[in-house]
Amino acid sequence: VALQQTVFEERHLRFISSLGKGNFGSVELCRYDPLGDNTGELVAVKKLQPNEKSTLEDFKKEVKILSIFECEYIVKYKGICYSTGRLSMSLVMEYLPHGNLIGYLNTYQHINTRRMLLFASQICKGMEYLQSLRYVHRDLAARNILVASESLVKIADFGLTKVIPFDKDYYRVMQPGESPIFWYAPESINESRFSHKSDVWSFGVVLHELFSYCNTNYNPKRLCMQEIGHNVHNPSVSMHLENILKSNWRLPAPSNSFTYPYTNILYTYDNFLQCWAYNFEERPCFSSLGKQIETIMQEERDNLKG
Ligand SMILES: C[C@H](Nc1nc(-c2c[nH]c3ncc(Cl)cc23)ncc1F)C(=O)NCC(F)(F)F
Repeated sequence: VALQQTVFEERHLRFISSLGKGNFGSVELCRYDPLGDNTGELVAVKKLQPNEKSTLEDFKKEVKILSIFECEYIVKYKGICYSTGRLSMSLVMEYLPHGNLIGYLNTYQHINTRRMLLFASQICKGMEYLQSLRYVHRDLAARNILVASESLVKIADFGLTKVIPFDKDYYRVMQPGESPIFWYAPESINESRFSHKSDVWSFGVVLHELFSYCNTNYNPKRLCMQEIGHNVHNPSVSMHLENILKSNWRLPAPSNSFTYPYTNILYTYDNFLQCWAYNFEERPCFSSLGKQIETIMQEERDNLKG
């Protein structure tokens, strides 16, 4: 399908700074300034770095996926930029000045449970939207959540996103690259099997990051490695991780989390735990998770008034 592509001319894209490295490339802050008077808009430009893992074909798929999404909880696609000469292209997206959730929560440590629950419900709604189009994100993590404002977050980085075939309810990848296994469900670690239910597991890990203020001392990788023992080295880390998950170890309840007088954090911790059922069939779906979060939010509001 020939999508209506908004094309940005490379000569008007002014580099300002590098924002970070993603799955398939780096993202830069640029100003698209065709008038040349600095009145142009700021945009985030994802440049493909073709290497053995990421190809132009994969990048074109990422562009196509993002270009069809229309959801307030997903980072907005703006268009593409063909680089003259080099056989490459860039993906132009809206620029969110507050950055990703990790940076935001490390800066504003005072955000209360109500706001965390609001962010959680927005990520959940974004994932419900993704699921309605049969896409699995495969890299849901706080580092891939952008903060649009103090009351709006958006899902980003669709470099690993796949569409579930019509005749199955999962996607199996062949070459698991350097995968974020500490956010992976057991069946993803074991059989490279990805589904909406494996995204639900990762959502549980995002809840844990959120309620831990993305504190690097309590990040999923560090907590898992503590449990596994630091003296273990690749590639058996995934084997050890699979073993502790099978013996029912899970990320511990966020200890330093802000225990708001009304919301018992452990109560929301139960939400995390449901997402981490070993058997993917026992995990809740995003729509029921969304309803549970809304219920806790409503109780918050009632309690606050009470
Ligand atoms: C590789 C890029 N890394 C980073 N991006 C930004 C960023 C700020 N503001 C932004 N506005 C639009 C976009 Cl697409 C990114 C940023 N900040 C820190 C980063 F390390 C990225 O895409 N990360 C995934 C996600 F977008 F979810 F954070």
